[in-house]
Order: sequence, then C-alpha cells, then structure tokens
Amino acid sequence: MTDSKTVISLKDVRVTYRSGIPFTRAISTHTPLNGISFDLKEGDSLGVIGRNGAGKSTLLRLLNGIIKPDGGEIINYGYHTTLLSLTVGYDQNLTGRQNAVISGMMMGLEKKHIVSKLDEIKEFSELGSFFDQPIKNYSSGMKQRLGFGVAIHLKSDVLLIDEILAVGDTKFKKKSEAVMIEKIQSGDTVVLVSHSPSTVKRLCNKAVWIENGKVAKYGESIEVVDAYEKLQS
Ligand SMILES: Nc1ncnc2c1ncn2[C@@H]1O[C@H](COP(=O)(O)OP(=O)(O)OP(=O)(O)O)[C@@H](O)[C@H]1O
Repeated sequence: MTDSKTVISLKDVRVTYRSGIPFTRAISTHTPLNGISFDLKEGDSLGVIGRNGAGKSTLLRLLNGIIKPDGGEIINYGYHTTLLSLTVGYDQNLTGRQNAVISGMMMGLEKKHIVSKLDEIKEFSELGSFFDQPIKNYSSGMKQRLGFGVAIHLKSDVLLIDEILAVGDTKFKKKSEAVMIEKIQSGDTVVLVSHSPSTVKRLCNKAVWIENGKVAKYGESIEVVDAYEKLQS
C-alpha cells in the first residue's frame, strides 16, 4: 500500500498572541502553541482534542492560513481549506443568500460555482423564505445552519470544522453528522475540533491531542481519545 499524500505539514510551530492591557501601555503575551509538529494526510479525518484554551481553534486558524506562526513552519502542498466556525461573522444586514455568496468568495471560490449551489444550501439549511431575509432576523441556530450548509456544499480540499456538530437541534445534528460521514467516506480530508470523545471516535480515523502547547499524542483516534480520557478521569 502506498502512503497517502501530505496535505499540510506543521514543523515545530509556535503561536504567540499579543494584546494590550487596558489603560496601560503594557502588552501581554500568551503562547498557546509552542512546538507543534505533525502531518495532515490526504483522506484523513483528524479529530483535535484538548482542554479548554489548549489551542484547538488556534490550530484550525493556522491550518486555514488566517494566522501565521511566529515560530516554526507550516507547509500547505497546494490544498484549498475551508474553515467552518461558529465565530466567523456574517454581515447582519445582508440576506442568507448574499452572505452565502460572500462567504464562498472569501473562501476563494468562483461566483458561478457558488451560485450553482445556492438551492442546495437553502434546502439543507431549512431556512425557507428566511434565506432571502437579512440575517439579523435569524436565530443563532438558523445562522449556524446557514454556516454549515455553505461549508458543506461548496467545494474545498480540506474542511476544518470547529465544534459545529455540537449545535442545533437533534434532527439537524443527525443530518449534519450524516453529511459529514458521507464526506469522510468519499475520501475528503476533514479536521474536526470537538469536546466530544465519542464524536471523535465515531467520525475520525486519526486524532491529535494538544496539551501545554505541544502534541501530547497523535495517531489512531481510538488510542488517542482513550489516553486523553484516562487522564481526565
Ligand atoms: N485573538 C486572541 N488574542 C489573544 N489571546 C487569544 C486569542 N485567541 C485565543 N487566545 C487565547 O489562546 C488560548 C487558546 O485559545 P483557543 O481558542 O485556540 O483554545 P481552544 O482549545 O479552542 O479552547 P476551547 O476548547 O475553550 O474552545 C486561550 O488561552 C485563549 O484565551
């Protein structure tokens, strides 16, 4: 059997956040990731686990190229990544349809491709006539359904998902998980941040556990999740 191709390589990656301390000129720094190395392989579904604040979302932003490391190196071997995050903002005054088009364009996709997918996005997100209303009229669940619908229907080599499967009502959660499984089984590369060990075991073949800025364990998801859970109990 031949080895699968490497999609993105992380070599000794460090991220430092710098923020001003209010009412002073002082700057505080925080380094959530410090010496992260692993390879993301084509066709893998990689779960990212770790405690609150371990740096899981930061890792997704790195893989997406939104932020750059201040130490080490990230090599993307020419793959297009899409980040699906609940925190990515939409323009409140634009409709779901308009926001879907803008999100797609921000992902670097052609407008023609995005427009051809709008009906599927509308149907999947179950927004009905709300799809053509400003999203300031949406509930938070409706915004999340739109975000998931956009990310899942537009083409991308690597889908990066930040906790999205944990939201929405039971019916939508089941539907989202079914689409995810379909994507994974068709060989798409997926990186999934999750606080749910059972979700990672169910959906991911590999997992990486981040602890104290480093990779505590990387490998088969069942082994990594079991080791992580043992430490929590
Ligand atoms: N833009 C930022 N500026 C300053 N600090 C930040 C910024 N973003 C994240 N941090 C800090 O970096 C650390 C890692 O944050 P991150 O969101 O990556 O963790 P996480 O593992 O995804 O957490 P959670 O499980 O709680 O969602 C946290 O201590 C957080 O406070």
